[in-house]
Formats: sequence, C-alpha cells, structure tokens
Amino acid sequence: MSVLESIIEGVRADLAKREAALPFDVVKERAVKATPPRDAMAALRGSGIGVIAEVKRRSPSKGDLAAISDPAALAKDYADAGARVISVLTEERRFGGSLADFDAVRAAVDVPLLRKDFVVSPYQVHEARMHGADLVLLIVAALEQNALVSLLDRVESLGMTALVEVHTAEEADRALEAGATVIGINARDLHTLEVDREVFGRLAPGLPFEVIKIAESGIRGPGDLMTHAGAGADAVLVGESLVASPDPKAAVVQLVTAGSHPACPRPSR
Ligand SMILES: O=P(O)(O)OC[C@@H](O)[C@@H](O)c1c[nH]c2ccccc12
Repeated sequence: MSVLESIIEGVRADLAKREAALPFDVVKERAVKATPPRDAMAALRGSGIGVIAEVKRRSPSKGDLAAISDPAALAKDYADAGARVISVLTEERRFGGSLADFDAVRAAVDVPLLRKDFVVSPYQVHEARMHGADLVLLIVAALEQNALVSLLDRVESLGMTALVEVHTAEEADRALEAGATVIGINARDLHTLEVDREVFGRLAPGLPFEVIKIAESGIRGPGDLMTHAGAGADAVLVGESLVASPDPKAAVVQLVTAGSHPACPRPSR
C-alpha cells in the first residue's frame, strides 16, 4: 500500500465516525446556513505572486514540525503579514490537524480559507462549507476521474473554489478534463513523499494561461518563490518553512515582499 492509500484508509475510517455522529442531511442544512463563501479567485488573482500560508502541525515525511499552541494566533499573523489565503490541515492521523483547528482559524481571520484534507466523499465537501471553508483541496491522485468530476462540481455548486492538485502531466490532463480552474502542482509525490522542486517548472508551462497555477510544497523562502514565479506561478503554498520558522509572520512578509517586487516575474494573465 502506498502512503497515499494508507492515509486515505484512515481518512475513511474517521469519516465513517463523523457520519454516524452527524447525518449528511444535517451537514447539508448547516452548510447552507453558513456565512457565504468568500471570493477565493479574486484573492488569488491579486497583483504579484500570492502567498497561501498553511497551518500544519505534522507531516508523514518529517513528523512533528511545530507545536502550534494557538492556531488562531498563527493564522492572524499570516493574514496580517499579507497571506492571500490560509490553508488549514484537517487530517488528524498523519498531519495532526482537525476541524477544531479550522474553526479556530475561521473565527480569527477574514481571508479565504482552504480546507486541506484528503477529500473522497461529498460529505466532506458540505462539511467544509459548514465550517466556513472557501476552498477545498481535491487531490487527483486520490480520486477516480468520475469522483473528481462530481466532487469538483459539488465544490463549485456550493460557491466554493476547488484547488485541484496534481503531480504529473497525466494528472494535469485529468484536472483540465474535469474542468479545474485552479491547479496546484505539488512538488511532493504522495506515493513516495519525495520532493522534486522542478515539477512545477516542467508542468506549469503546459497549462492554459487562464488557469490559476499554484506551486505547492518544499518552498524554503523568497528564492524558491522567484523560481516558481519565473515558471508562471500565480501563488505559492507554503507550510513547513513557515511553521518551523522562529518568526512565521516575518517569514510570510518576506515571501509577500518578494512576490510583489518589481523584479519578480508576474503571472501572465
Ligand atoms: O510544508 P510544505 O512543504 O511547505 O508543503 C505545504 C503543502 O504543499 C503540503 O502540506 C501539501 C500539499 N499537498 C498536500 C496534500 C495533503 C496534505 C498536505 C499537502
């Protein structure tokens, strides 16, 4: 079993417990009553390279990254530093995240929030909306094509934005075929957990110019942001290097400053 498959097995088991505790119909009703989704596309299209900052406690590849005692305070620092979107891991077993973290962040900031999890069921999409999510991650490698298409439609039908994640050219084709308008290119292979920082530069130029392109994982600082910008990134998604920094707020400021510097390549749209 690959790492991805074993993560999904755990996600399905946890999901079954939540479904037993709170029926889908109730989740759907509450999702409709939640604060309407914020415009994530507009946030991502802002001038310069956007920074998506992630609240991430742990990872399967590195173990504990940071003891985040106050996720709301961290998120507030991110937002104050100019992060356009904040990503919150809600997967519990491998990433130490939770919907409680998501709720704490939601209550603290007004920027669009991404629910970062292994979404395999419509339940999780409505659940994300119920908790005030504006974007939902859909990982192509985790989904059959028809599931990808129907989950993408569902995310959009609830007024949210789907961030469709790919790692190979074949997955990028599947994302486009499914109608993705925001594509994240993950440098990390979720089957092996290996990081290849060149994947973005290989795949992004092959995507249509109107697709919003996000470089994900392994971004150490402004240098990596500039490299991805040169290959056509609209935004970068950064976790570890921020949470592990002695000063996460300053680390975001550095990225935002680099991404809005006149010397930084601009998104071509
Ligand atoms: O911590 P990093 O290397 O900066 O990476 C952040 C983000 O890209 C990573 O957390 C991630 C990308 N895709 C995922 C899918 C599931 C869980 C986590 C992820």
